[in-house]
Amino acid sequence: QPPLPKAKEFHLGMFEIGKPLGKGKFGRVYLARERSTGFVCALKVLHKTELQQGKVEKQVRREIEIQSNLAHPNILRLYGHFHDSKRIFLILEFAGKGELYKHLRKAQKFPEWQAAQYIAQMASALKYLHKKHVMHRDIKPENILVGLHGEIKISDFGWSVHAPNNRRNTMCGTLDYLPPEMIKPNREENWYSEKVDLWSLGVLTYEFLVGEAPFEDTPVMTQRRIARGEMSVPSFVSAEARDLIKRLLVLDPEKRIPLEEVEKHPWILKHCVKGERAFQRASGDGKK
Ligand SMILES: Cc1cc(Cn2cc(-c3c(Cl)cnc4nc(-c5cn(C)nc5C)[nH]c34)cn2)no1
Repeated sequence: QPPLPKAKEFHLGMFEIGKPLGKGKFGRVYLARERSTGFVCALKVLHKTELQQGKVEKQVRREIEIQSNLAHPNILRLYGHFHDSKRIFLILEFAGKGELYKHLRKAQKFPEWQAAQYIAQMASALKYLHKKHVMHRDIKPENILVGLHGEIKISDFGWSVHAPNNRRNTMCGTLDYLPPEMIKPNREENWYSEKVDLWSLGVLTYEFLVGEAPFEDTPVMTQRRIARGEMSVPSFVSAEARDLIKRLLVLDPEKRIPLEEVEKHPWILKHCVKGERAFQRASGDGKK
């Protein structure tokens, strides 16, 4: 893959547009190739009128501002952006294996070694984000893509903000991943911090292993179960995985296991081997 030209100004004529890759609420994503270098990317096309009607221009500006300044193997790159009279174009990294949630639905649930590798990659990406005082706030399978080598890439920074933050944006979409402090902010400290992503990481771990979210129910019941931390882990989930889920899904944000501890958790270490010898041992175990 050659590098994208360091153009000051990008424009549509620089790209050959390929097949549609997907569509979101405010636009579509196409496979694209930059003509002079052959650089392959994903071009997200957003329509200005729809953004105005949806009152999400600020979110898109924030998505561009935040994601442009991130460079991590498990975070989808935003290489640049440009606009014409009607549309805004985001030049995004192309994730060769598409949307993680489609893989999850097809597999129903992931084997523990696969889930553990994904959660280790998520912890590494979130550690990088939190060091920059950015919280994603919308971690869920729908916002994760899979690269050519099976590595995951957090995408869609439309809901990310700089921490701490007490803005009460109207949330849309699933409640399943929201932490208690965003459901029912405590009057005194109605601030929430990047620890909201730790809760969502717990929900994601559960959903990878079980195939459904831990608090999935009717909207009213989901909110009540989240606020009380009411959930049970099925017996087929290993004791180590259950331990990590329980240490992330803690009502008090301050008491959630920090990302450094997640990376050293027995369940993660058991499945995420490092180093050549360990790699041979792992591949010798017939793992894909
Ligand atoms: C608007 C809008 C749509 C979406 C959801 N979405 C993301 C993509 C996408 C991106 Cl941003 C980057 N790389 C991708 N690679 C694929 C893909 C690869 N294969 C083999 N199959 C697919 C599909 N999709 C990518 C597409 N839609 N967010 O905002």
